[in-house]
Amino acid sequence: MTTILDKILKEKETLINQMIHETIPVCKKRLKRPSLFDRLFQNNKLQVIAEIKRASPSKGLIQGIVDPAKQALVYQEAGAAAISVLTDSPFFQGSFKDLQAVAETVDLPILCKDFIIHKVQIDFAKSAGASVVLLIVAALSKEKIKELYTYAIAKGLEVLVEVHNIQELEVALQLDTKLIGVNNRDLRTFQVDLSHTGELASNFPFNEGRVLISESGICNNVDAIQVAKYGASAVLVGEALMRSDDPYKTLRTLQVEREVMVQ
Ligand SMILES: O=C(O)c1ccccc1NCC(=O)[C@H](O)[C@H](O)COP(=O)(O)O
Repeated sequence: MTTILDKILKEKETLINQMIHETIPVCKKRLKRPSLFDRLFQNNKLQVIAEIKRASPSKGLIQGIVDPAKQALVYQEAGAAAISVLTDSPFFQGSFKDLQAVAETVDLPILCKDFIIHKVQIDFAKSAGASVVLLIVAALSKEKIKELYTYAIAKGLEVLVEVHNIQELEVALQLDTKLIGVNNRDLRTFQVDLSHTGELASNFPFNEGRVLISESGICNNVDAIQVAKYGASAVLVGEALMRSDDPYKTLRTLQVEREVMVQ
């Protein structure tokens, strides 16, 4: 069965061939952004990585007319730990222009949320102003993830490694990455189940100085409390913030107390 991830990755290969010949976007605001890991590690409040998400394969159009820079400023004022910007265009209607606009406006760590399979995407992310890139275990061979991880770190970026099951967690743990994201969304069925975070948290080496980020399907304070109890340091939230009439207030309700796990 062809999954949405297969479709996205196939499309990426075509796009990468175009990117190699494109002018690279350059963020005009050059600053040393704070480390995302430092913002999350041993924090006794659940942190929020707030996402700019215009559309998605599972939900279609979410917020077509958003001004990414303005939205990011609201997130920053509400105390977001970082901003995530979807840069995939065919499936999420995002772009590196969105990332650049956000990077030129806020001082927070910025995550380039994309399906990275080639070094050129890391070059684009860094140049447009990202300080963190995402690598998805399900999208990459073990050799490729190691190669891209090493490349991103050498460029001074932090890397968030995304997993969905125990096997993928084992692959992530073989890298010395300090940021591991558990995606609660099954990319084959689009089913969201927060208990994925719980399951992987019970196999997570909290004593190794790594942090667990719960991604997708976090809608409200009740969800935030649930994943904080599992040991998540942060949540990555897109749709709930993009659909909210008051993203400042919605974000604040997610910053719940958490018990610091042995880290
Ligand atoms: O959101 C989707 O439909 C989706 C489908 C296929 C691959 C990735 C997808 N989402 C990317 C993300 O990881 C989310 O944007 C992010 O975790 C925030 O999720 P949410 O809060 O549920 O919008």
